[in-house]
Amino acid sequence: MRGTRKFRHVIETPDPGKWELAGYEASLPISEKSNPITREIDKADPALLVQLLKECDAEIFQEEEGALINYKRLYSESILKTVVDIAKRVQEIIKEPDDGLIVLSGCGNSGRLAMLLAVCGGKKKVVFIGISCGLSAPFVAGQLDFCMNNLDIFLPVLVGFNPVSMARNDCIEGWHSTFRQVAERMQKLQEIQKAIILNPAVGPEGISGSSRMKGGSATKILLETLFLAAHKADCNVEVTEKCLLEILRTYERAHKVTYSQSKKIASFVKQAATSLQKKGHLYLLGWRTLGIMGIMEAVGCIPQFGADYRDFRGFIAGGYNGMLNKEGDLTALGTEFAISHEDFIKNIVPSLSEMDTVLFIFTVDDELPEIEKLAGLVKEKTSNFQAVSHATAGQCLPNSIKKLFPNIISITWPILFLEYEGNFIQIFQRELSTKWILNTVSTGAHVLKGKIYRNYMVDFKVSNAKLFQRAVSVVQRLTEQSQPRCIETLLQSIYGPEMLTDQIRSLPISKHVEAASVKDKVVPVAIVSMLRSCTVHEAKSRLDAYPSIRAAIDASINAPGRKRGAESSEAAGQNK
Ligand SMILES: C[C@](O)(c1cnc(-c2ccc(S(=O)(=O)c3ccc(N)nc3)s2)c(Cl)c1)C(F)(F)F
Repeated sequence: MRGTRKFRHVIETPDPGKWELAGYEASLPISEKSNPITREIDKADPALLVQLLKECDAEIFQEEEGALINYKRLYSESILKTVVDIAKRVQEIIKEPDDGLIVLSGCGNSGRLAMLLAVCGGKKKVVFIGISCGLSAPFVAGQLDFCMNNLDIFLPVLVGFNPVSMARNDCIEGWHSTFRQVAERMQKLQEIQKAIILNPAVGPEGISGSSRMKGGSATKILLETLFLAAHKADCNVEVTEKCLLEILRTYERAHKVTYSQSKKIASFVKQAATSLQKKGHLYLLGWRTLGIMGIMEAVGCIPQFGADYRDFRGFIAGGYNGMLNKEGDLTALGTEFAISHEDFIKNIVPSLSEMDTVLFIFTVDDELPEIEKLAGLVKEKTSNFQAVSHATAGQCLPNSIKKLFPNIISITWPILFLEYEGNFIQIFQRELSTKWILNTVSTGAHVLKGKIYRNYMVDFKVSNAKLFQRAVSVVQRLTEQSQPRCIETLLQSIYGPEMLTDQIRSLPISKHVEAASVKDKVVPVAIVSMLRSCTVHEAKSRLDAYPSIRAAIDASINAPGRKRGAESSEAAGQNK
């Protein structure tokens, strides 16, 4: 087992992950590595799926391991000191709110989390927190660079989960720096307290590169801890590492409490997978910020699993008013912007069927009569509806609600004796617990649907430069062919072999992304084309002949007579 722990841990995390060994996928940043824990997640049944994702989430809390490469971890002294530094700078802003501002910025899921966490005009002091889990988002690099050119006003803070040495270093089209150069400049400024980098390693994602999972959870844990400590300091309780540890430990406890329900979570995974396999839908009906967690989860499935927005949708009590949306009610922008329970009742319930699954997410303090009424409406249409219910020790869910739901994950939280921040932490624990459950249900459902091969999402939209890099890497990893050959086949898959000219080959990645964004199955087609040494047109037909992407790739990788690795290079000749 692990060395002596500096701090008693609430959960027993497994021995240090293989990913921490120096040679493990050495060329890859932690955020993009393939997690050894989930190497065969595509073969797992629902119960094992939950166990594997639970272990991945537990790595967030794993302590720095002296014996291996010592990546800074959540509980490392240097990380705790950095959080104290940022909290003190945030506290200064809270003390003089007229002169100061705290800005949170991020792309994709990090931006959605920033919105959830946001505290928000001629400000003299701005703490700008740029969130990029992989230290890779050009948008964030540009903003941090701007802050470093205006240090009289800005304190740039970078939050992510790779060491600076693993920050993305490929050129950003039309710009003068790489993300890594921006991060290195921040490192130098950190020495004179003019910038701060907060980047503990949390371990590779359970689905390679899916930073909305562990990256999203770690972002939430770190920033909430930081802001709580800053607010507590504002009540003249100094920010200390001990205070941080008390808060961080409550999140670790949330992991234990949440996954004590693994059996029931597995049955939710199974039910969700059944709906997806039947071309049904998953609907998440939430209250307050748990409703926002549901909407974030549903939206996150679109880029991650190539889901259609109608497959997996979140709805929140009170709609945009319920979430105090600054831009007001966006429903008029289109059906995909309809997020209220009224919209669900009007637009979805009439066509609800046994193929669909509905998941209610609430706390015992929410409007129980509303929940009862909505559950009654759903019950008339489908028996596939479940609930995640949060309560504090001593509270109980009325029997009238209990008997309505065929299955309930009922989570009872211990009372927190942290007088100031107790109420906030209670909400944060329930939100994170709900995120873990929803991440597991959505991921498990898509794994069982055959969207994942090993622990790689293979069938994703190549909608930006990072995903183009990931596409090339996944093709290389699964075909064991050279990078030039994989890029060539990928471009054939994007443009069509007959259309592919040297002029097109020399276009910048942004142009290839533009062409790829409107095409489906670009990556799986390239993989099958190389594995079977056939044209991309034939590859497309082969893919269509299988019930899932995983099945098609499995059959191609294990095709009789297929030469592996270099031997097959001449066979891949037509891929140039
Ligand atoms: C795990 C895997 O090897 C893999 C996944 N993603 C990648 C990458 C995805 C995106 C990139 S990247 O945009 O260049 C990038 C992203 C983040 C970062 N810190 N540095 C580089 S690499 C790689 Cl290199 C390998 C596999 F198998 F999926 F291909």
